[in-house]
Amino acid sequence: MLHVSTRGEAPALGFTDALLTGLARDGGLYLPECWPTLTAETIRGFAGKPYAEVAKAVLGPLVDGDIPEAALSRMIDESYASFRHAAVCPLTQLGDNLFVLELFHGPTLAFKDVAMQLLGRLMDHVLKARRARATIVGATSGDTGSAAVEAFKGLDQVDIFILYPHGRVSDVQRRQMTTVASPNVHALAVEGTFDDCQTMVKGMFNHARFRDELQLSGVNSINWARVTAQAVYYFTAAVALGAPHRPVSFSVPTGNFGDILAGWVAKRMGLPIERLMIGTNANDILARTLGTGSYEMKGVHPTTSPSMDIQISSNFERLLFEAYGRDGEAVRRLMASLHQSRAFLIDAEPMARIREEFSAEAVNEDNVMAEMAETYRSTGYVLDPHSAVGTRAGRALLKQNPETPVVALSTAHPAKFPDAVERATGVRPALPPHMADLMERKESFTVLPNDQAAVERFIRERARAVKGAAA
Ligand SMILES: Cc1ncc(COP(=O)(O)O)c(C=O)c1O
Ligand SMILES: N[C@@H](CCOP(=O)(O)O)C(=O)O
Repeated sequence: MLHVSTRGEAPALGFTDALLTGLARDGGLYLPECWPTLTAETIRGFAGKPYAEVAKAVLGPLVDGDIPEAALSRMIDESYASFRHAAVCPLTQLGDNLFVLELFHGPTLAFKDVAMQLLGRLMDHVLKARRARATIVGATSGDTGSAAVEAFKGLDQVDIFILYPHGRVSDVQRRQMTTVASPNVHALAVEGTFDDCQTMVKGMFNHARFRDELQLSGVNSINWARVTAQAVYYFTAAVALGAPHRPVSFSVPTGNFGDILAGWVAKRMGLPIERLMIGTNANDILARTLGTGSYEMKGVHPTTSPSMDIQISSNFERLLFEAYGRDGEAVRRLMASLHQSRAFLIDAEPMARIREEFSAEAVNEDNVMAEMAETYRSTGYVLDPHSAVGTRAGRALLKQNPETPVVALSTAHPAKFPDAVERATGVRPALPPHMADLMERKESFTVLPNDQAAVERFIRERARAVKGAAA
């Protein structure tokens, strides 16, 4: 199966080429040219199956033979063997028809591990098969970077450069990126916001000479493979609650729109999802967009859920592409407007299509704190601030329709954000044993200005994958 760019001008690619390419050469994001679907019977058969088996069934049609089945199956098994919970992504009940899907049992305590553990193996496999190297560049507001460093450290075929906003990630998040003593890992503290980091990463992909010379590859959710791996847990959670017989809704703490887009992909593949609730923190651009139809950037507010302190939600472009009937020219027009005037207006029909499937709720800082405190008081359950956005928005969805179960995605372990959690609940969550000495480990990082040329210079000096080098 081929994958097409949301901007309609880049060549269509198979799964493994899209995996290594990351951002399309026209600046767009890849999507499959058509949606493979799973029958109701197949989905029903997921009940009681191990997570890895469901992953194989969901990812098989998306990879579509581009990686041999036996190799894909082995990589999936290895990826989820590293999780600290036998169910990989267990479901917990929090209240009447309100469930929490715990996605933080991987090595770095955030949902990013679910996809990144597999992505690291897929890239290593494909690069070795091609006797190639890659330079991975990624932007992070804290969690993607930690998960990517963990998944790619020590790999011969890749150097990885992670750009994070200096002083705007939690201490635990920063240390997870800066204390990994591996020569192929480079943590870059950029003097700017996450959006600046992400814009710079996209700028590097759009700088053709640099991209080709360094054999750039990406690990953000602009990489289609990342999103596919995240679709799996929507199936396991929904089936545990009675799908496909019974529809389920999901509430997703949202920043870059990758995680919720994975739910929308699961729906395209046949999973009966009633509504997808976009939960935002005070950086409420998506909630405003759902309300007004106008996507308008404002300044970024630092919050207790820093991983969602985002204004440019990259994956929204994939949804726009679909809502505009896969019209690449329309997407190019919207993105040009965003570039020029930091805003675009969505036409009435595509906006109506988006509203048919998505709701949105902005949760301000007071309500994030109240959600953590009330949940702890009434159930003893400790939420991190990102997950609290999800459960709070999920409660709003339940008010509209109490009949349909709502699964709120819990995207990070509370120990990643101990200060905020302690302020809200009085409990200071401890890091799990494998990370107990994290705060004592030696850090190594480089502070760089918010300037693409300076960052490119740094990467060029240190990367080993300069074109022409032996594989
Ligand atoms: C803990 C946590 N929750 C939620 C999000 C938002 O997810 P997404 O960017 O896929 O919308 C992120 C960042 O990706 C995160 O790290
Ligand atoms: N919140 C993210 C931001 C990057 O998102 P991604 O899913 O596109 O990699 C982070 O934690 O880095």
